[in-house]
Amino acid sequence: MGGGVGGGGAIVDGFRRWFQRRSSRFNHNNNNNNDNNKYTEKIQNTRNDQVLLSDDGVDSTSEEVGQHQEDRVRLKLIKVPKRTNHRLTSMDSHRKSMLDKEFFTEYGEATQYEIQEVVGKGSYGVVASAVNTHTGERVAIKKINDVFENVSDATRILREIKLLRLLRHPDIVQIKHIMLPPSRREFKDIYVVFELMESDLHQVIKANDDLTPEHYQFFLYQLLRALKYIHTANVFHRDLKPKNILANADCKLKICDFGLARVSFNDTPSTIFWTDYVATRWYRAPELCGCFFSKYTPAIDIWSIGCIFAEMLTGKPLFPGKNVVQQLDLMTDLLGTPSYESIARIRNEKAKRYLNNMRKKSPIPFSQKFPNADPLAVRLLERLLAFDPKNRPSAEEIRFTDPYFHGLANADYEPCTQPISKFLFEFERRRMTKEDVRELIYREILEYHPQMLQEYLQGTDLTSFMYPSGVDRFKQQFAHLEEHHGKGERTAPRLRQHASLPRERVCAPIDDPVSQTNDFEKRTAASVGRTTLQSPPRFQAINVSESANKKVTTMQNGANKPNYSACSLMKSPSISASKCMEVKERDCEDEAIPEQNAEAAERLSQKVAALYA
Ligand SMILES: Nc1ncnc2c1ncn2[C@@H]1O[C@H](COP(=O)(O)OP(=O)(O)OP(=O)(O)O)[C@@H](O)[C@H]1O
Repeated sequence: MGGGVGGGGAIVDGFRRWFQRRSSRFNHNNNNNNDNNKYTEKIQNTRNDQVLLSDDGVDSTSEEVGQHQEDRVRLKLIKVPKRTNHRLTSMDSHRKSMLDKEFFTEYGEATQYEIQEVVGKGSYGVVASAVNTHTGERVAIKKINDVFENVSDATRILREIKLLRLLRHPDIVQIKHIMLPPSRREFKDIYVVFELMESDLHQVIKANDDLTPEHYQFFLYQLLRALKYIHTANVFHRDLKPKNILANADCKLKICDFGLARVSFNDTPSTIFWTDYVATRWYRAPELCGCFFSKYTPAIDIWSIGCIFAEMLTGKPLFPGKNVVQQLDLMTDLLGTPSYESIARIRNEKAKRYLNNMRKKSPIPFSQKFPNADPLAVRLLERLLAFDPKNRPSAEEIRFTDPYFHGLANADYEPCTQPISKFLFEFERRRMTKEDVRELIYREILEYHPQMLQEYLQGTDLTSFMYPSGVDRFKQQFAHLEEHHGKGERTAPRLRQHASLPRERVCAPIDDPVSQTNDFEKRTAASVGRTTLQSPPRFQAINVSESANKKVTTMQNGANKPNYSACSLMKSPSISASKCMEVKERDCEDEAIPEQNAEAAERLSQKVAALYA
């Protein structure tokens, strides 16, 4: 432990000294705790010998980064809440071993993983822990059901597995393997093998009320290091929130869930399409609360990191808005009304008017809002949460210039990568059929099956042949686990709700970004109706009609400023759809903008318009 590669030892020492210096500045209950058992000296460092690859070269090995990470020494272990799991019983084990015999595969996959227990459920499937019987390594296997039920969902899955293959970094969760489906043309489910993590930051924040400034600092350090890497790959995560950050008791964090991420291409304006943007409201940057700026930038992730950091410091979400208008209100309550220049840059006229006509608010000093936090942390937080995206620092800049990290920054341990090639994501720009996505996902899976990939590339694979695969066995094991897991569980199954757009609305014309973006709202509004025609009736817009009634009532009660009010802001396409979020059965900060709701939003707009006719 300690000594790094090259100058690593010095860095580690510096980091340790820095921590010690900081520790002495704060009065924490744990500071005088001499119980060494409570501290970890044992770092469970996953030392992959793999190189952090960029497209054309090596920036740094994960081993080097890992050594830098070893400086987690003496950080108090954090509590990771126990999950209510269902283990396989001995009966099950017997059935399982029978299954093992029945599912021999030439790739050895059927016996490669022993499934253990369900560790999580998401809208895309169940996650179970398992052991790799060849190596003894514990892994998490995510079963994604009915991948092709909906092309948008399938595209999201394709995007995520592709990005996670390309983004290799110790602070980003790693896909280790994807099971080979039995049939190239007919498969429905996929099984993705991840490195196993113990919990997520949301749980960690809830379960630990004694986190120290060193924890906060180390958490933020890892998040910014990951973000620097992600952004240099030209990727925007777009949905950073505590639940999308996996955590271990030894304070290791890893960013996951890249389903909403986008690769930004130089020749393509990264225009915000409100119906496309479904990130969690509480962590959503102000420019995304009303399509304020015509393009999104990496600064949207910086804002989310700011919200997450504030939540770490206080244990509570910073801006828990119930809708986008309240979200903006909460932001401006803290930050004050934005400057004239910032408002002038807003493209959405209604949003602009809303902010211009908002009661003038003075900013609340961050030191007052976060009285117990390290002043340097508070100052950095203020930078992260700049209302205007152009005033937010980049991840890289923060690491190098912010005094909160003084003495820590070292490029050798904070690898960058090359921008991801746009050709790998050209599917984002075209309309795809189910079969297209299936083929692309299959191709992606073959990356984990080199021999099959070779045959595929040479055109010698037998597409009609049912490959022997471990998937059937997994299917039965997962079904069993899910059945039992469901019984003791509090949460209802989650619905998928990250519907993306049909291609024509995602892809902005290339030639003239500015004039095209001006057109975009018109096109978007027009396309809402079209989209909803194809939408399944899964999301009932009950609360949408409620909000419609509320809006009508407000207007009838004399809030008669159609252009200026929150009500009118909600009427704008960019806002009203975002309002339609309380129809789902998930935690309240999660917001989706299912296309079905857009139909209700459109109806609502028409109703309100009719009132003024
Ligand atoms: N690698 C992992 N190790 C341990 N637990 C994990 C891992 N990946 C995911 N989980 C757990 O499983 C749960 C569901 O996973 P995940 O969020 O990836 O699913 P999802 O279907 O994409 O969810 P969402 O509905 O948020 O999109 C998570 O809350 C997390 O706690």
